[in-house]
Amino acid sequence: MHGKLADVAGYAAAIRQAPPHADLLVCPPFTLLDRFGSALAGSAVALGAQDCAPCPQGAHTGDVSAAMLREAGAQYVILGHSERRENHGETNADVAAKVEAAIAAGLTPIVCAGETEAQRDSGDAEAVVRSQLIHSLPQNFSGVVAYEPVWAIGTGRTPTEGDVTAMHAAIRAVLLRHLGEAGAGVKILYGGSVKPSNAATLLALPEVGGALVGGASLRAEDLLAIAAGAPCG
Ligand SMILES: O=C(COP(=O)(O)O)[C@@H](O)CO
Repeated sequence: MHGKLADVAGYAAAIRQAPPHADLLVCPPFTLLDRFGSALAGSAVALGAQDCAPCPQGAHTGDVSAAMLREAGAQYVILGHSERRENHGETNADVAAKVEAAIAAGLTPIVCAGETEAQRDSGDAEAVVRSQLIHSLPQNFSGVVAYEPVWAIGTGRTPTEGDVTAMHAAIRAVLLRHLGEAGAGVKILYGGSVKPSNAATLLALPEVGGALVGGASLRAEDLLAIAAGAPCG
């Protein structure tokens, strides 16, 4: 919940300069989508939203459907972010319904999963993430998964390289078991306090297919520095 219409043109012009080896996707609040769509037209930067409704249309005051997001220029939608799960009581079943709606409307869902600090401390991190994914991803899932430890979001703290590697390997195993061969093609992003100083290290870890960047993305120059840290190829 950051950003103003007046800032879009400058921000979009800056991120158009992203290095060509990095695939960039910007997911602004709903109110900025259309403006970003125009400002990024003709660039390689993709556009996404931060949530969608589970149903296609109707009397759902305050909700925004996946088809509406498509019309506003979005190709992707983030679903099941921990802030949605926590602040709006979203369950795995709610997330799964939104994923179905997104896929039906032609959007690529980015489904978030991650453990709290208490769950990690009690040794349950992998079990929690495994359960979130199994119950949030429908069997026809095609899209992206983001591992975001809740305790790393906005805190400046990140898991160790070993913990990220272990969790991403566990997620890949879940995807293969749950989705079959299709699970091999699902990109797994890491999110939580990604910044210019740690991006290259995180992005080089096995099974880390990209980053979901929050705070550091608010400054275009920091986002560009993170993109520069993406491995080539
Ligand atoms: O998921 C997010 C990551 O935030 P960081 O600031 O990069 O930790 C973000 O979208 C939370 O609002």
